[in-house]
Amino acid sequence: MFVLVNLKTYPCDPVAVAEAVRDVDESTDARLAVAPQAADLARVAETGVETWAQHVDPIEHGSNTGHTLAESVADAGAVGTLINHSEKRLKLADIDGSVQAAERAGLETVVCANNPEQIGAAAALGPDAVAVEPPELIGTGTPVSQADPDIVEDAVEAADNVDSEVSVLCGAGISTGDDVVAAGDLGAEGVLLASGVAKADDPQAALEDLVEPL
Ligand SMILES: O=C[C@H](O)COP(=O)(O)O
Repeated sequence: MFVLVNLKTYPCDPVAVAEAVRDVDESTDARLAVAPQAADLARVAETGVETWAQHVDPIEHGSNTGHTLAESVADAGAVGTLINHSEKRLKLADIDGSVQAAERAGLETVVCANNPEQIGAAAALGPDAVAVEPPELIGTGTPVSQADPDIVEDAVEAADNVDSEVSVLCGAGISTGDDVVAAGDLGAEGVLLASGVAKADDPQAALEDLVEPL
C-alpha cells in the first residue's frame, strides 16, 4: 500500500513529520511519502523522506507570477505531485496541462477527484494514479473506506475501465490501520490522508498505527 500524507497548511512542523514518515517507512513494507507546502519542499526532501508536491500549475518557464512550476518542484526534491485536490480544484484543461507539466519534469502524478465519474475522466488524462475523496468526509475522521465503501469500489472499476495501468488511491477520514486495510480490501492501492497524522499529538505513533497491519 502507498500511504501519502498531505500536510495541507496545517500548523505542524513539516520537517518533524517528514522525519517521522521517513523513520516509519524504514520499518514497513508499505510505501510512505509526505506532501508539504511548496515552500517546505526542499527542507522536507533533505530529510530523505519521499517528498511530493501538493500542486503544480499547467505552465512552462516564463511569465507566470505566483504559479508553481513543475521543474522547480522537482529541483526542490519532490518526486511526485498531487493535482486537482478537492481544496485546489482545477478546470479539466488545466488538470490535463498539469499532468503534462508534471510528466515533463519527471514527477509521478496523482489526480484527485470527488466521485467515480470524475475518476474515470481523470484516468483518461493518463496520470500514474487517481485518488477518490468525497469532500464531505475530508477532515472528519469518518473514513471513506467504512462510510462510503461503494464509492471506492466504483472508483476502482471506473479507472480500470479507462486504463488498467492507473492506480487508485482513496482518501478522507482515514486515520487507523483498520481504515487502510479496509481501503485495500475495496481495491485501493493506497490512501491519501492528512489530519490523522498532521494534526496528531504524536505523528510517528499515528503512522505506526496506520502501517501496523500492512
Ligand atoms: O489530502 C488528504 C485528504 O484531503 C484527506 O484529508 P483527511 O485525512 O484529513 O480527511
